[in-house]
Amino acid sequence: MGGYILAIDQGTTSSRAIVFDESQKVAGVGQREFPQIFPRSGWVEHNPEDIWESVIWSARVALEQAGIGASELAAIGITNQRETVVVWDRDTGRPIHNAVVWQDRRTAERCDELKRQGLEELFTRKTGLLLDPYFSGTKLAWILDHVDGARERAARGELCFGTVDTFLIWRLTGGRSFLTDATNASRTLMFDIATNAWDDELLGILDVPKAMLPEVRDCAADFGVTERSHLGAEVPILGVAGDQQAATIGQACFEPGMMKSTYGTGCFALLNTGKDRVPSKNRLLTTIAYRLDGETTYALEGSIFIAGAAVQWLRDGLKIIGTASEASELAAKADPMQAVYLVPAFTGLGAPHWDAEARAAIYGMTRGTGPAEFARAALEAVCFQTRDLLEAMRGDWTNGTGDTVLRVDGGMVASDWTMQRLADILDAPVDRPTILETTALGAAWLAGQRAGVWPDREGIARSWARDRRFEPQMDEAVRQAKVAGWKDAVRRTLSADC
Ligand SMILES: Nc1ncnc2c1ncn2[C@@H]1O[C@H](COP(=O)(O)OP(=O)(O)O)[C@@H](O)[C@H]1O
Ligand SMILES: O=P(O)(O)OC[C@H](O)CO
Repeated sequence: MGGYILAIDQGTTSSRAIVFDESQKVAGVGQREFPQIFPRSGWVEHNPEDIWESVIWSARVALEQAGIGASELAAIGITNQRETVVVWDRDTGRPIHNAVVWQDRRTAERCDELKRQGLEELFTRKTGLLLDPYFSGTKLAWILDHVDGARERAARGELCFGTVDTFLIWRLTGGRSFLTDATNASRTLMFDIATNAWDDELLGILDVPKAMLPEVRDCAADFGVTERSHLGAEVPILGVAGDQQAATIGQACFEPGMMKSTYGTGCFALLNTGKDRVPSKNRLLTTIAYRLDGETTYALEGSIFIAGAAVQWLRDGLKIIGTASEASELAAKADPMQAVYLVPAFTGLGAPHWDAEARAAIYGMTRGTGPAEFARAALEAVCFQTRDLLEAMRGDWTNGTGDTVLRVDGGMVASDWTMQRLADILDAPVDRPTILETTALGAAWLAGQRAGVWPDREGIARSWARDRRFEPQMDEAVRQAKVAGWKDAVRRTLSADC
């Protein structure tokens, strides 16, 4: 056994694998995109076999690039797109349906029905979540309702449910481990985050048999050993966390009041609230940040469904840019006198509105509006939405988020223009770290410190380093006018019943 750590980061559009050496430096990277399946409007699926193959391919490439064999790995850490549901046959390991992805809105009606029955308060009190199709519970119920005989088979213990971490652990260990971690469990609508246990009452309402649920462990724990055939050696899996929680760890947000925001396909801001399970008055989520040594640390989370995805829309839908990095060059050329707003509700609006029915809209166009104003509106939308989340967080947690510096990561933060605009719109500094692979780093840290080859919490927090701090520069009157224009645009976009 050597001292390298392999982090598997299974994301919404691609799988990445990163080999870190003992000094926490990146030694090898493998990455592969896989197909997005859109069977109907608002539905999003992945083929679990595509997920699996892209993970194994990426892991092998990362090892090759690092110039090491799997026998030199001390451990593996897994982090993953959260909430996405996979159901498979316990005997054959074959999925019975495509994975239903977190972005999928097919259970909007079911959620409304549960709300009409007055059940939202119960779900929120126990899980910290809301009755929104985003979360796993109603997606799992949908699969059980729509695949022939699934519910009976599940009750007989013949089927397994998992978020993507559980599916990967199961496959990697040849079906010997059926496990998840507390952060992934906390996104399912079936897990009581106070008692840290699957909740029988909620399972009853969703009609989900407990026999199909994995055992829940700490984020740094023994998750089994990989079969030799996959990577060439048996390697222990010692760390697991949902990707946003892993990024919180990778950004070393270990103290209450520390906050990170990740700008990938969507944007997810997490504020560490320590041992306080803070209920939200502003429709944020109360969730598990991490569970280590049996001790749970909580977070408030704001989830925005469209961030970098709006840039992809500029590129693939409107075709006004060739690559994502061109978005900021174009935005910088926009006419400052044109107040054009994009409310990117392509799949509804997430926090703090939670409006599944809202659809995207553009406001303020004139004959002079062109690609540059569209690009600026798409990038600014991410900044305005972050401001909305931070306002909601300040309302919920009064222990002093005011002077917290936001730590940012994810693909979009490569854009200096967007980060400067973010600081301007927030009227607060924004810190970009030197290591942008914070999600993988978080998963690697969980596994590495458990394996005894990486530093402890204080050590990893000390090694967090800033690449650049963006300080607000915008004139106050300009900022106020822009924020007022955004709020008006959102108000006009919300659906009638929201
Ligand atoms: N320079 C850039 N400017 C703006 N957006 C960018 C830039 N580079 C990447 N992106 C956006 O970031 C996203 C990719 O980020 P990533 O963290 O890899 O996402 P995910 O993990 O969700 O797949 C894409 O949506 C892409 O459009
Ligand atoms: O795959 P990402 O990075 O877009 O993250 C997805 C989130 O985990 C969804 O909750």
